[in-house]
Amino acid sequence: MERCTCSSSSQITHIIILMCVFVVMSATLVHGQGTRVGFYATTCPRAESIVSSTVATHFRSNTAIAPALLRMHFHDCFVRGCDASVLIDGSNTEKTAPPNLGLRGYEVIDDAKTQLEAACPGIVSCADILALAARESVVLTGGRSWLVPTGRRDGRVSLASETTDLPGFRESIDSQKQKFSAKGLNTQDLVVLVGGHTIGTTACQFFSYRLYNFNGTASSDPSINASFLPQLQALCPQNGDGTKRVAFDTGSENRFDASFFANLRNGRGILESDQKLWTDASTRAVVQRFLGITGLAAFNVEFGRSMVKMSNTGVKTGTDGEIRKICSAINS
Ligand code: HEM
Ligand SMILES: [Ca+2]
Ligand SMILES: [Ca+2]
Repeated sequence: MERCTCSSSSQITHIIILMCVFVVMSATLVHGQGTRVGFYATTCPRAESIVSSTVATHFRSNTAIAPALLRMHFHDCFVRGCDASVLIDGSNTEKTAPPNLGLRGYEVIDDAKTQLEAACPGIVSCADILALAARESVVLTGGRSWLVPTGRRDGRVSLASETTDLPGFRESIDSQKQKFSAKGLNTQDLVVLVGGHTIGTTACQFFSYRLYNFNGTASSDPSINASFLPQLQALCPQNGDGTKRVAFDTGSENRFDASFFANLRNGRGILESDQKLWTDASTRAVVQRFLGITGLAAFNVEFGRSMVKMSNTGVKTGTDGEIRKICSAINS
């Protein structure tokens, strides 16, 4: 009798172990990288709400924080994966490289981290704070929410030289596609994610060359709408202040909507790289999906999907990396 109980309980143990292996394996398969929705549900149940409320508080006093945080997460993911490498201070770190000089909002991440360390010390990574803050930025500006898989761990390396993985504002569509495809993102993801420019601003220095003597032509970029050109020239006078900021999505810079794509169709894109999404036939086909009455719903759904893909690039999970104590420095 005793023997019988013993063997059946060991069988049950086997079944339980097999079930656990199955659950872990399928969770890994779903997200490919080992992140999962609700990673902090038992270890730090308030993690997501702490990040949301911190971003919301900062947003109330400065709405520019939303686009800033969305961009920061993108710049993190494209260099060494989403591992918070973009946050590390020091000489020759990513932060010091030209593409990152305009990043803003580090104080919001630090604020969230301080509160998370008080609530659940050593549990929540800076990489996850960035991913959650990016979603909150979209929600606060009127976009649709999505489930963010968490469980990223923080990297210990940050090199300015690696920021060449980021696409530039003069980049051809072929080269933009290549840089996205190197991160596992296809042409549709490219167009959808650049749609993040539906919020936020750019400094004149990144596009005023399109307004005057473009490519030595003594004229402007022919893809700029003729009635829009004088408006842009008034905003960014020749040899004027290159740091002055101009909205990407004219008329809707604070709303996470599909207006950015209509502006591209109308020759009202600000960056050369953005306007090319319309000029090039392969990306124009994707832009067209986000125009018209079904456009906004399609964009909202696809943005969440593509963000989940981007947020999973090169993530460190399990025992890789570390949980930083301070987001701006690796643990000593
Ligand atoms: C080909 C790809 C891309 C290029 C060339 C590009 C380039 C730029 C440039 C030049 C700026 C202005 C920076 C400044 O003035 O300081 C900017 C801002 C911004 N980018 Fe992109 N970007 C790209 C893709 C993306 C993606 C994928 C996202 C997000 C999913 C994104 C989100 C933003 C946001 C929200 C801003 C505004 C930041 C602010 O207002 O503080 N960008 N981008
Ligand atoms: Ca990174
Ligand atoms: Ca907009």
